[in-house]
Amino acid sequence: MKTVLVTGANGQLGQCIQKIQQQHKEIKFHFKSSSELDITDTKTVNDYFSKNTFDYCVNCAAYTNVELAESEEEKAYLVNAEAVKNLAKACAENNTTLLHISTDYVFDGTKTAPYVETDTTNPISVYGASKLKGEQNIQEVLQQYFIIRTSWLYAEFGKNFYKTIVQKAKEKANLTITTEQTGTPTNANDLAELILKIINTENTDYGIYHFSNDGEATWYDFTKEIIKNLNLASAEKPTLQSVASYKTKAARPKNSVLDKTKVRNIIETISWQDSLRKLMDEL
Ligand SMILES: NC(=O)C1=CN([C@@H]2O[C@H](COP(=O)(O)OP(=O)(O)OC[C@H]3O[C@@H](n4cnc5c(N)ncnc54)[C@H](OP(=O)(O)O)[C@@H]3O)[C@@H](O)[C@H]2O)C=CC1
Ligand SMILES: Cc1cn([C@H]2C[C@H](O)[C@@H](COP(=O)(O)OP(=O)(O)O[C@H]3O[C@@H](C)C(=O)[C@@H](O)[C@H]3O)O2)c(=O)[nH]c1=O
Repeated sequence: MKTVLVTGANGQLGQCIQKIQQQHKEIKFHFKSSSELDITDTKTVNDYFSKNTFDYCVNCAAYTNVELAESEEEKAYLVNAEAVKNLAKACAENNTTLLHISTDYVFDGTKTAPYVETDTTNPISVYGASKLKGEQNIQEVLQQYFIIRTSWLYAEFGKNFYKTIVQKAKEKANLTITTEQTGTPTNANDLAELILKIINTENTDYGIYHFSNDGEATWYDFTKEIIKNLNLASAEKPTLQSVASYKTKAARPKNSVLDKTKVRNIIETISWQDSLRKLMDEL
């Protein structure tokens, strides 16, 4: 039986992994929320690793508030970079494979084609820079790692763009949504499946992988599709207006579509529209 530690287990992705744990009785999971295991607390992390044996550590813990990170740089780096280094060291010392999640925001968005794993990174936000530093820290201290860069995650859990739009649409709010960025919305439940697949197949092709759903969209396209799937009567529909730019504190890449050629050796990818529909039908 494999033993897997999941940190940040009460976040969006952590809850998606918890949701499918029943289908994986061959795995003994240790789900740890931020209050149960603070990854910035090096001593507690080291003690926890010395008292338990983990084949894998799935790090779902992160500072993910892109806007707030601009004014909380220290906090973002502490969680996304320094704590990740300590976690990677604990993995190295205990022969644990680390599955770490990173982001499309490590790129500057100036490329006009999908980003491949070896493309030059150049983050344009504090969040993106802190996540890149986390990636580099892992690579410095550990060999057995999977860094999965993904984009625009949404699910029924946590706080995300999809849930914000559903809520606002139900309130019949006036929606003003940007067409400035192009990327790929990704169902976090699909990412959870990839993580479990890597563990179950005992994959040892370590390294960086890009994973998202297939296709591309602007946030406006994503919003339109969410509203379409809500099947609201005309009188119940919110007003939706596209804008070239929506004022924010943090800059975001204009293009952050990820190339999935490498990850397709591990799992099939599906279109973002199909995955969105599947989730909305389920709920
Ligand atoms: N959301 C997205 O659109 C995308 C996310 N990613 C990456 O995917 C991963 C998962 O993201 P997602 O699930 O959406 O994020 P969430 O913000 O939903 O979850 C992150 C979790 O980390 C926890 N956490 C924060 N600080 C610590 C800490 N010091 N110790 C332990 N746990 C901590 C949070 O707990 P608490 O709430 O109590 O602080 C929260 O439960 C992250 O690495 C993120 O950078 C990549 C691309 C897109
Ligand atoms: C709420 C809202 C946002 N926007 C814009 C702002 C921004 O440019 C874009 C996305 O908004 P958000 O702030 O919700 O998304 P953001 O926090 O940028 O999402 C990112 O999160 C991190 C964690 C990642 O790693 C990224 O992959 C990505 O998913 O939509 C509108 O145009 N209208 C709106 O009503």
